[in-house]
Amino acid sequence: MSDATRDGLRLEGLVVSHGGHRLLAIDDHVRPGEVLTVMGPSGSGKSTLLSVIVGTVDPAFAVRGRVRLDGRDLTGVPPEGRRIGILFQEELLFPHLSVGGNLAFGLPPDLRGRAARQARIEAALEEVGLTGFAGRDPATLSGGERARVALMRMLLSEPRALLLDEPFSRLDAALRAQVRDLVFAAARARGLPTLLVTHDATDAAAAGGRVFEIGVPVASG
Ligand SMILES: Nc1ncnc2c1ncn2[C@@H]1O[C@H](COP(=O)(O)OP(=O)(O)OP(=O)(O)O)[C@@H](O)[C@H]1O
Repeated sequence: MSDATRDGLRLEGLVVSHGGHRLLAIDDHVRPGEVLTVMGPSGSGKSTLLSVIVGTVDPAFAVRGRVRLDGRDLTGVPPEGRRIGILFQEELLFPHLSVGGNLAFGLPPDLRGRAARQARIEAALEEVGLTGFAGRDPATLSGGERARVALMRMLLSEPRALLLDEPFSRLDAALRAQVRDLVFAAARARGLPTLLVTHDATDAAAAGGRVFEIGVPVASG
């Protein structure tokens, strides 16, 4: 994709309400390669914000405004057509598939040919230091290795934005820093606008970008 089409993620006058109460409001432009950290107390609407962006918000919420990704208005676009990658706290590799099988799941469906698909998988494994792991059973991987496979499976689908929902919180401190650096480096290398939801000040500091604080819910006027 040419740089001209890289505009990043725009949250244009987004207001999310429930039962007449405003849960959150945000107007922001996350630029390609930028990480915006979203923080706020439990129940303030962090996960809801991500679900609005990805298109899975519960219809019980009223949403005003729009989400635009690389210039494209996502209103009415189904989640699978939005080209947004998500990493959750649980990395959820498919247990019945090998590491390579899990990665194959992330490949774009229009990438044809066994050799080309295999090469893409090998390159992904190499990028995160897991060369030779394609045949491994996910159950035999360490937590950090699983996290790296989950990252690459998501990136193989060639998303244009990245949403991180507390993805590091189950890892111990040393591993957490390692996986976190890898995720941010991958996002920056691909020029992906990234939203990081976290409760952790160290994660926010490592992201090194702006922090958006979602406040406590207030009644809408
Ligand atoms: N489907 C739903 N219907 C009604 N209310 C909901 C629904 N989903 C979430 N909520 C409410 O919306 C508010 C925001 O929830 P959300 O999960 O976005 O918060 P959060 O900031 O991600 O919290 P946490 O940090 O605890 O994960 C909460 O009060 C929650 O109870």
